[in-house]
Amino acid sequence: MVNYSISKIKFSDGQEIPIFGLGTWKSKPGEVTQAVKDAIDLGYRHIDCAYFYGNEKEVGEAIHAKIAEGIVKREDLFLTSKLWNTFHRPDLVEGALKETLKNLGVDYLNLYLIHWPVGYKEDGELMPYNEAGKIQFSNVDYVDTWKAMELLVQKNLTKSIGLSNFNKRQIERILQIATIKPVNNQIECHPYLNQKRLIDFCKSKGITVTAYSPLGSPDRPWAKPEDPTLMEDPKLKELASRYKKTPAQVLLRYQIQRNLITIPKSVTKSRIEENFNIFDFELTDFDMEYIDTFDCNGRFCPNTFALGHPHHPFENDDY
Ligand SMILES: NC(=O)C1=CN([C@@H]2O[C@H](COP(=O)(O)OP(=O)(O)OC[C@H]3O[C@@H](n4cnc5c(N)ncnc54)[C@H](OP(=O)(O)O)[C@@H]3O)[C@@H](O)[C@H]2O)C=CC1
Ligand SMILES: CC(C)=CCC/C(C)=C/CC/C(C)=C/C=O
Repeated sequence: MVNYSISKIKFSDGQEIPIFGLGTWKSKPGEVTQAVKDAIDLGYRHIDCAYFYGNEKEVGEAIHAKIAEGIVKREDLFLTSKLWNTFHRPDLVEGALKETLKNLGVDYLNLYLIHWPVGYKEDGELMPYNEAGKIQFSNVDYVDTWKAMELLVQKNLTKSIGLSNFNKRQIERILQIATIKPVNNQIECHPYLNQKRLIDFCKSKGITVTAYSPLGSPDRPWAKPEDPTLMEDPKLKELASRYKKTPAQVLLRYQIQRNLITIPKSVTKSRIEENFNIFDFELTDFDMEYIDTFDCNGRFCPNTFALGHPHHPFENDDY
């Protein structure tokens, strides 16, 4: 059996990323410091952050506590963050990253992503609604944002740069102008949205993929009671009981066996441990193919806030 526990995936620029990390979206500032400390104690070395999550300072506190205790060194950790939609204008990009570095209390990131291809009006509000309750868009093209991202690598503020929520056509546009190619595309990915075509495309271009919301994001703010709950899927539960594992563990193992990086979020110590405990079993090829059949275009994070944006990644029939 392949041992994935210490697995890393190599980017096209040579940097390596641990295949498994901790998500931090929706982790409250009052909870995230302990969660990151617990995760580092348990062996996590990759933390997925974003300016938009509003908790980078508290993530940084945990990192510094563990460095001060001698549990890890900065170079043992892989830190990702993301450029929010209101900072796409090229002259705002470096300042946005520096604000993230200040919050995290580090002097470089391992990976900085454009969070979404959609730019929003740069007026200070992260969600700049107008009086009619609609988000105000900016007309910045993400290819211009990318050129500003490249400068961050040259200035050693981040080791690698990449994308998040970009579709095939949008990635192709980036590749046409890139001097530094994106090393990663972070996208929603789980059995209800297995993203096979987009993953195959990214792989063909040497772009690694990170699977976000791998457990189906049950704590997403827009969840409705009638929405399906991935971890409660009867077929998944039956499969998990056969392996004597939990549905969450099967969902995470599924991604690791596809050689995808994955970043489940939890602020609960027992779950942070449970989610990491997936390196002692292997799903058969037959079961991997069975899980593939769950695909139903079931997107939990459609970003309806940005509907109508000319660069919305999910609004046309591209993938
Ligand atoms: N680039 C992007 O646009 C996006 C990136 N992401 C990234 O991906 C990460 C993960 O995705 P996210 O949407 O948060 O959702 P996940 O699919 O990771 O689900 C998180 C939820 O599952 C619960 N949970 C975690 N482990 C278990 C378990 N073993 N058993 C039962 N419940 C469990 C958590 O509860 P609790 O915390 O209470 O334990 C939380 O409610 C984000 O946190 C973020 O870092 C996510 C969305 C968009
Ligand atoms: C409705 C509320 C309370 C928040 C909206 C959050 C939002 C705009 C999410 C969309 C982007 C997203 C899924 C980011 C995760 O990284």
